Amino acid sequence: MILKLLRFMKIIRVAIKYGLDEIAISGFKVPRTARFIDTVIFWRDLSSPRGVRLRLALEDLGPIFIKFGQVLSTRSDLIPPDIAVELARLQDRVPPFDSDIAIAQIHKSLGAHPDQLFASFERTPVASASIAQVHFATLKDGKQVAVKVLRPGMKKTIDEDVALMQIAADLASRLWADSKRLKPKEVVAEFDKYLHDELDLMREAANASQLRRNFADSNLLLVPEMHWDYCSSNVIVMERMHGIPVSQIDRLAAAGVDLKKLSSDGVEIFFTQVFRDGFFHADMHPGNILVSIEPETFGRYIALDFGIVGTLTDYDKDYLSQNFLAFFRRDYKRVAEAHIESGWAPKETRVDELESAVRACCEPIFDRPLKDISFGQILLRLFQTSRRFNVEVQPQLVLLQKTLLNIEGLGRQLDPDLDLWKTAKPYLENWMAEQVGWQGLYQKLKAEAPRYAQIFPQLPRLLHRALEQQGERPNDNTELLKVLIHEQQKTNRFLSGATWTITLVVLALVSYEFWPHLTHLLPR
Ligand SMILES: Nc1ncnc2c1ncn2[C@@H]1O[C@H](COP(=O)(O)OP(=O)(O)OP(=O)(O)O)[C@@H](O)[C@H]1O
Repeated sequence: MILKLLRFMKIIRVAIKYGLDEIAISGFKVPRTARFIDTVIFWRDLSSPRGVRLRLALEDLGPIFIKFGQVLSTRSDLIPPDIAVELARLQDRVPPFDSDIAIAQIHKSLGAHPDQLFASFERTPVASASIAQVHFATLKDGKQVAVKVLRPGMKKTIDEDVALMQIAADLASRLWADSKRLKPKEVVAEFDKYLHDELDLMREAANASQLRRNFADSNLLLVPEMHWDYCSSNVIVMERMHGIPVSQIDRLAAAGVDLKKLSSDGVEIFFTQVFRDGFFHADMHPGNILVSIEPETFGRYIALDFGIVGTLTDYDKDYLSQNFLAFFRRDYKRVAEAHIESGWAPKETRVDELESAVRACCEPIFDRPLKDISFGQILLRLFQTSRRFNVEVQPQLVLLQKTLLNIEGLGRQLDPDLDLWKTAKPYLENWMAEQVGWQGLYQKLKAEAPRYAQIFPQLPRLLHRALEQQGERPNDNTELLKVLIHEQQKTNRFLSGATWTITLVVLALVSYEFWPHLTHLLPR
């Protein structure tokens, strides 16, 4: 209890030191004089921009708060851009934990000491972050592996820090005028879930495995193979990958990698994940991407760190493709209609109002050449506009928008002339073609065929049952049901006639064929 109190006091002290109250004061329901008193009581230097102060405060509060800032930085639909940019700079590189602790964690989780499990194990970690750290090792069969080990005691630390965040969020939602829009309690609850998901490394391993399967036949992306026999919630062991970090452009160029191709490959991989699989790696910062220079996989991307993935339903894909295509045709009416048709915007929304809001935010983007247009920016603007019309933006789409910005940033670093639209358009059009017209109908029928095959034989029984129930509950459809019964009886008569005919023909054929063999069995 005393420890909790001390921690809470520290949060208050840090908040005052960096003037976090000052950041929020514009939204608080407090008198203006409070600002004056605040300045008199706490002497402090508040000359740095608010985003910088918030970032420094989170760094001061430790790894869980740093992670919170990182996650918050992705909610560009919620927080102002200046703060989002600063929070995105948060680094959760922390001092590694003692190797003996990592070894004990591996021993406890996998049931044996690393000396018994591996042919060799590097005690010094290759990387260390707030939740986990990575060691290299070699399996007894000679395979090189990376061992990701969860920091011990994380659950307790997370629970305690999140409990304090919940108190702060509760206070904010009572006092802060802007809390209705920013929903601090919901944001903390979402973060809590996110952290607990990250605590289970098995989830990460499963994500990697799914992505690897999705790209098994592709020559664009490599994903490390998981060694399931050595995986648990606290430790995962995977194939060690070799490559050049994608941010080291000079090294890539010196190795002879085609940067233009690499750039468009990145976009192709992303759109394949989104529109073909509906499953995408959503933590695409340059630290998690390498490029292979091994002769047999030269120039392929290597993805690492699968803690955050996004999944999209057909509905989401439809939303994305409709909006992008309509946007590039400058058909803002269609954008507005798509929002209302899909139920995103309330039904009573006026199409013309939404249309003109979308036009106002998107039209300036067309001032630039097509190759300079950012898909991520378009989505962000759409989300911001939609919010004014009471549209709740789905978290998976926010995740997608943030990943899209990462991919674009990366792509343009590799090739400043990257034309995103040219690379992405075929994917969007393909998806649309698959959804509508004969191709769409065929695809849907094909997907549903196994279900129909199951349902068809049951039709007479289902119909019979429905009729019985109708008999109990008379309604307006009785006439229609009579017709259906009549049709069904006709079908039954036809089927039974056909069955008898076929049976007789088969019997006749059999008798004809076997008659000579049967005659000697007859009594003479
Ligand atoms: N399979 C692998 N092969 C080679 N190196 C790896 C592998 N997995 C991880 N690493 C190295 O360890 C680093 C950290 O890995 P990873 O990103 O998975 O950990 P993390 O704790 O989630 O870090 P962060 O959250 O900061 O991204 C990578 O940047 C890479 O250098």
